Amino acid sequence: MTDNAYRYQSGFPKIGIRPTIDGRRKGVRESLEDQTMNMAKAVAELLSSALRYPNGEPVECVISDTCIGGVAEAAASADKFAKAGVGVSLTVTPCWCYGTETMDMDPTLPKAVWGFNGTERPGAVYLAAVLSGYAQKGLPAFGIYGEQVQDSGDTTVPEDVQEKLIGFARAGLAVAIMRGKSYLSMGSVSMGIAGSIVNDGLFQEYLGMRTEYVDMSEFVRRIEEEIYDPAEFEKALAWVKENCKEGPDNNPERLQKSRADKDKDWETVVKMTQIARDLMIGNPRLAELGFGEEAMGHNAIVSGFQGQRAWTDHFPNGDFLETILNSSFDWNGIRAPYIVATENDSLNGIPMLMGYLLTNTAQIFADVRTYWGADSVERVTGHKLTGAAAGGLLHLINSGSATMDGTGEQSRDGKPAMKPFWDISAEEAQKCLDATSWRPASAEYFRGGGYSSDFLTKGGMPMTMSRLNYVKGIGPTLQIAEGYSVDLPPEVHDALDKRTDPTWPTTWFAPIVTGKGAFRTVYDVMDNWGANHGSISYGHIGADLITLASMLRIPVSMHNVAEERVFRPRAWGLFGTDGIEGADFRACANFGPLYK
Ligand SMILES: C[C@H](O)[C@@H](O)[C@@H](O)C(=O)CO
Ligand SMILES: [Mn+2]
Repeated sequence: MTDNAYRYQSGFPKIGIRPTIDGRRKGVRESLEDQTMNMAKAVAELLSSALRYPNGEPVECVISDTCIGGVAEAAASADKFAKAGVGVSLTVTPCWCYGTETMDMDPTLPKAVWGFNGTERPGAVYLAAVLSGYAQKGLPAFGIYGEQVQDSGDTTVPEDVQEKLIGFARAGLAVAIMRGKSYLSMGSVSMGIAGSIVNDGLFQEYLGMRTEYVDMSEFVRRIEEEIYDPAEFEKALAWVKENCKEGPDNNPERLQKSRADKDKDWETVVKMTQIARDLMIGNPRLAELGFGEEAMGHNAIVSGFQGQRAWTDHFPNGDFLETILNSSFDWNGIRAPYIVATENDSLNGIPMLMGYLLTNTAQIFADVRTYWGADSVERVTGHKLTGAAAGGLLHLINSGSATMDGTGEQSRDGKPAMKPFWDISAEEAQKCLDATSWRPASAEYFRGGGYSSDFLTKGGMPMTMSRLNYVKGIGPTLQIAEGYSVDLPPEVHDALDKRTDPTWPTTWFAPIVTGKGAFRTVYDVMDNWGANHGSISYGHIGADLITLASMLRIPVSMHNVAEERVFRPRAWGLFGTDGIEGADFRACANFGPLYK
């Protein structure tokens, strides 16, 4: 079984579509049955063709057996959905229905209602009525209402409605997919980084997830007792020799390891990769080898590896395991990335997971290391920044978890891109590997050695950087910066890169500035960033992150997403409209975490 098939054998949550209808018989209901059910069918078709699960299969929709005209049918639909494994609830209607009698009362299902904008029957009146009911009952729901009036016979889903339906469903599925899974903490707190104090309450109450913890001594046990698939190890090592070229050793000679020790490190880091993956998701091969318990894994959809310093002071660092697992390919071929946070920074692991579930693509983990203003760049290199970089750049760089997909060696329409694994060709995966070299780890930081992935992200990619912070008294807050990766002339990159650790992967990131607040300038973005790390996704996914955060009741403290792209539950508007960020904080505090 491929690891994709194994990983996803328990299946995915479905989208439940609820056609609600005016319950009055002898004329009204009968006249609406077809139109209502057809809306549900059109939405199911739209979502199944637009959205895919992490394994690449189209998203599945379940439609209630009958239109829902009252409470008995609402209950029958809820029953059907529970049995079918529905994780997202979407109500559609062209007409007036009885609000509280037809609504979906499950507090944990993300909800939306599409009220048809027509004139023959009042779909929008129901929409408004039922959304007020949802607010009154503390069940936030998204409202979808087309801008243009449609005729009753019109079975098309207008583009603006499509966009909202897809945006809602995409974020709703992310909520439903992460629910019940684990964050696996491999090790504990890394170098006093607060984000690696893995907070069980945060995962449990906001994400519906479990936290699992294993000591890093488990790696030693599995290496020494050979608790990994030895056949896979041989295959992996041969592939690594072929595809992972070792880069120059940047260490002073006295700290360089011997060739024999370096070769031994390669073996260890490959085993660590197998072990980390097996710890996350299990591996049926281990049961065949007599390790039934280890074969089960921790049901982890995201993990973190402490590494520094307890492990790295003595053993090879986790950079190889993190980069390989975060990439969309390895010795087993092209496959979905696993999500692993460096330094066990779970507060960066969460936005990595969010970005992954919203896009099905790999995520870059990086330190938000240096703000390089145009003046500083010019002073140090003589080069004048222009274009997207004119306002300055953020140097994103960290040993560890940067996915090789972040090289930008995949493409869409001839432009650099990061893609879901099913769209990546063997040639593109190879180009990512070829653009990456593996540098012997900086020995002053990593006494135990290992290899750090070194690459430079291609410029011109739309990217979104995000980060979860945790504030005592409030809880989690999210920050989001959309921008672009930037190409610098090679000698300029070299000069700047050499001032820091040149054995690590670099992404030059130019956030889009708005002239206001935290986005007044690039400097202000850096100055307002909540911690040392960011998670970087391909594409401008800020709006999707905002929608997802609102479903989880995580307020967004800073973002540069245009107002018209922001889509949150209708009730958010009831918390004031002056300063949308303030209303978001009030709404999230009022409704509280999704699973409390
Ligand atoms: C090697 C150093 O300890 C780095 O790992 C450190 O700068 C960080 O990445 C901190 O997040
Ligand atoms: Mn770091």
